[in-house]
Amino acid sequence: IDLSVTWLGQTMPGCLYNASGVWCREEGELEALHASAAAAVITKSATLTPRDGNPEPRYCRTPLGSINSMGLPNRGFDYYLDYARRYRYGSGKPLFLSLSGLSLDDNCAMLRRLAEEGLPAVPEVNLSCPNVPGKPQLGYDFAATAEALEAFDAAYSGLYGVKLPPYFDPAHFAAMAEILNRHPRLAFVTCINSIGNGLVVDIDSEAVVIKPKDGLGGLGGDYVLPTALANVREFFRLLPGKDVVGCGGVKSGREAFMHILAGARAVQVGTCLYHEGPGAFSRIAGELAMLMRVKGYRSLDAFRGRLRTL
Ligand SMILES: CC(C)(C)CCc1c(C(=O)O)[nH]c(=O)[nH]c1=O
Repeated sequence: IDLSVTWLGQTMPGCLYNASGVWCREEGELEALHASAAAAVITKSATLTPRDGNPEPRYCRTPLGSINSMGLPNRGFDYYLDYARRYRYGSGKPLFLSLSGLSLDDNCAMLRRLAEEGLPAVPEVNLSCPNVPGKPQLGYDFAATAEALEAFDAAYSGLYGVKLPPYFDPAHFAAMAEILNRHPRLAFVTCINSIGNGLVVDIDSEAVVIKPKDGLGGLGGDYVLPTALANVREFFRLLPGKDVVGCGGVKSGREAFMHILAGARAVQVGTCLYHEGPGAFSRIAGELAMLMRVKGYRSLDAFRGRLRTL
């Protein structure tokens, strides 16, 4: 059974890696991912300067997944750039740098700095990054997204990707695809980021479960799987020549199989990794391989994007 994935001009040994934000803020965490069965590594979204993030509790596990309002706690761009200088690219496991600048200028400054280094690390720009206060997140502001991508192309001459928030309306899928398809070096989109601004209530305490934003936070886990699969399948159809990375609700070989069937080139794991740790990758890969064996598929190419309609 071959779980390898060839994309971005390289072949990685498997199809699973971490979702940005989970088990990837500190170098020790990144090294643990690299040493695990994860087929790639992506860093916590970086801002230009380090951030402590929001007051705790800012993450909460629930029976169906997770809610978080971390507030971009990260060691700052220079820390992850330094890690990227020392990273063992020869392992065949790509390194992705997630960027989430607090302004378009910050995102472009980080992209320019990365371009100057000429490292194999690939940027994934987080379009859930904050926009002008009072306006929706960048990924929900189509004009701002169009402007940002033009600026990214000017700041960075290599291949890059974007992390997309979930969309819920065909007109939004179409509007985003029209913008994204203008950018040939935009090689991949990662669908999806957490479903924004959910609210989890604890009926014993009669309170919310996280402190920031009066309890509002991004949802992950089982809550988001159908939305994640829809975004993967729609963008797989709408973005010819680009790759879609699936993210959302993956906790076993079954959901990984669903994402690839929907069109995912590779699959990220977030909430499940947060709780299980990097051992999740070998478990999920084994389950996916077993599923493929039972179904008679010898590689991911044999079923990627072959989700049947009725
Ligand atoms: C939500 C932002 C803080 C603007 C970006 C960072 C981020 C966070 C976070 O750091 O709170 N959590 C997520 O689930 N997704 C994200 O993209």
